[in-house]
Amino acid sequence: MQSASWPAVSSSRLLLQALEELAANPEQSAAVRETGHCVVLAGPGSGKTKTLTTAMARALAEDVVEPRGVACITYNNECAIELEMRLARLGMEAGDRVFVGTVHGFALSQVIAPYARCVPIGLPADFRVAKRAEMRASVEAAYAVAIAGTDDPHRRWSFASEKRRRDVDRTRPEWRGRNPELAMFIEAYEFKLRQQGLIDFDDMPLLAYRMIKEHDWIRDALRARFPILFVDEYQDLGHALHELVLLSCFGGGIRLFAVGDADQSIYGFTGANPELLEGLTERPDVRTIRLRFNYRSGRKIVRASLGALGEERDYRERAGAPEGELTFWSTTQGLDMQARAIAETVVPKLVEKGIPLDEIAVLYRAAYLGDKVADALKQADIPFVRTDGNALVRRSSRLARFIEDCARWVVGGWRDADPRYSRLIYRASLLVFGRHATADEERFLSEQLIGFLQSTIGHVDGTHAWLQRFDRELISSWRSIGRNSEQEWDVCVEMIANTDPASSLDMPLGHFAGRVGGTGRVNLSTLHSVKGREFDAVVMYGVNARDFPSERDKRTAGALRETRRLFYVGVTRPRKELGLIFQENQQSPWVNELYQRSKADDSDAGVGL
Ligand SMILES: Nc1ncnc2c1ncn2[C@@H]1O[C@H](COP(=O)(O)OP(=O)(O)OP(=O)(O)O)[C@@H](O)[C@H]1O
Repeated sequence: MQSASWPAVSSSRLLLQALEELAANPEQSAAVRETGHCVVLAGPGSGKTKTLTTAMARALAEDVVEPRGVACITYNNECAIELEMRLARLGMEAGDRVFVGTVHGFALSQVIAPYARCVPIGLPADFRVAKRAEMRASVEAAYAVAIAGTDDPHRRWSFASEKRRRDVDRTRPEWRGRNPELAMFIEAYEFKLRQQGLIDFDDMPLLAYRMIKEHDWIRDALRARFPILFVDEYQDLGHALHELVLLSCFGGGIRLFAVGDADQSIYGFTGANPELLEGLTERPDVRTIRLRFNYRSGRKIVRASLGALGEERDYRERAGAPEGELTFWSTTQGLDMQARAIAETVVPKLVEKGIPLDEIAVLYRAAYLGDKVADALKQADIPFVRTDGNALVRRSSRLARFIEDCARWVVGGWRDADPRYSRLIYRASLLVFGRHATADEERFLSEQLIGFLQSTIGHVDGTHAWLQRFDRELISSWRSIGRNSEQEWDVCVEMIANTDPASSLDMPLGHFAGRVGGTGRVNLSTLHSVKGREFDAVVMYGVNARDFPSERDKRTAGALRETRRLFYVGVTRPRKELGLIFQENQQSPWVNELYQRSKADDSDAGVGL
């Protein structure tokens, strides 16, 4: 839940280049130049994020006069970090004019932290975010007061949480009209938290909403700072963000630029609702632009993806797109054998075709499946990086990614400036001091960092020992001097535990850093975490009938639709090669549909099945 800020500079050369790249596409160009509210709706790979980042750079250069800036909200920290990297490629360097972060980060850092002490919102000046145990205790105490029943308070709280996320505006009749008992439960819970000077995660957008709604001057202050609000992945952002948008943009004069795809809405369990995005397009004051071309995937993959979704859409591959390859792999047994087949056959075949390891992704539904693939790849001595709950490097942690990049520098990056030392020191300063470091502080930090990095060039004792040194020589000092309250220094301790040689988890530093003879590492990711990313080749692991969809998915029509969209998100990630692996004669019915659709107007539909 951090954020980053950039100054005014968007290099005009990079911006011109980006505008030129979009010039052949009239819809993208129109969106980038739009100066009113704009919603871009489009399918996978159609350049929504590219359009959004270019629109941000153009707006900063042409529409927004310094010191004003723009804010960009996206689904989670991982998406925010990806967006920051894309913006950096457009020449947007750090400073105070651009916010990129989650809706929670925006609410906390741009509304609650600066203004909470000026309005009667019930927060003490030194409020903090509740820990899990404090939240659980508050749920139990609130249950005793508000409900005093005999069922499990936490089970009941899951219904209350849903209401809390959905009924954002509590002045509306449905707050008490619909399930009043839950409303009392929620209020009692929040009261318990406030008594201890605490807020929780869901409080953040709710409190920000209330503050903006009740105090016009806060809305004016926000507009003064950020006259334009950009939102990526709108379909997954839920009711709180939607209400904030209605209030600040349509009611408060901030210009909105939102992009999204209802077909890729996969976070219903957190309160997301694709209809909110559709609703925006019906407003007369919003210009809706639909993009039609898929720039990412080969023709065969684009067609197959429509079979995966199970609905027709007016999306096409771009003119001159490569064919793309579709391969079906079946094994005689279940998931373990499928994992071995990936390591022993599928990945080596992709590498034979010239696809580098870091351009291959293996996708699955849950982290325990990632364990199976990870074990099989280890056996085959194929390096990999995970993006799931069991990942060694948490993709949502800036500190974890910084440590990984330091390792990259140490194992060879120092030679070819990949990554550049200036970026590393800049990021270290942000991590330790937040946005404002003195010249002395920067000098001290730089001497410390370069001293450590240089002394570990040529390190041969494995990642575990290197991380221990990192913790001892850098983190322990940063813990004591750090001013950035959002920092999770324990991430390094976690990584040390996750590379414990006693459990055979250690690896050469080059594997950890993704520099193995220039080939990098295979990406292992859950389908949820892969949103927004793309690779040359994607292997969908375990697409068996019992999992796609599972019995649980079949319980409600909504859950079934969402799982199908999840399948679609996976299928739409590859540029050139899509492989699906399943147990013989037990493939998901969606694999059959995908196959049929890909065959519909082509005799050469794919290999196998
Ligand atoms: N006009 C264009 N010309 C060439 N390439 C483009 C163009 N627009 C987008 N691309 C490329 O297409 C790919 C997909 O773009 P992007 O990631 O922005 O799509 P998206 O709509 O956000 O995808 P998704 O919703 O699947 O995450 C990227 O590699 C991007 O550089």
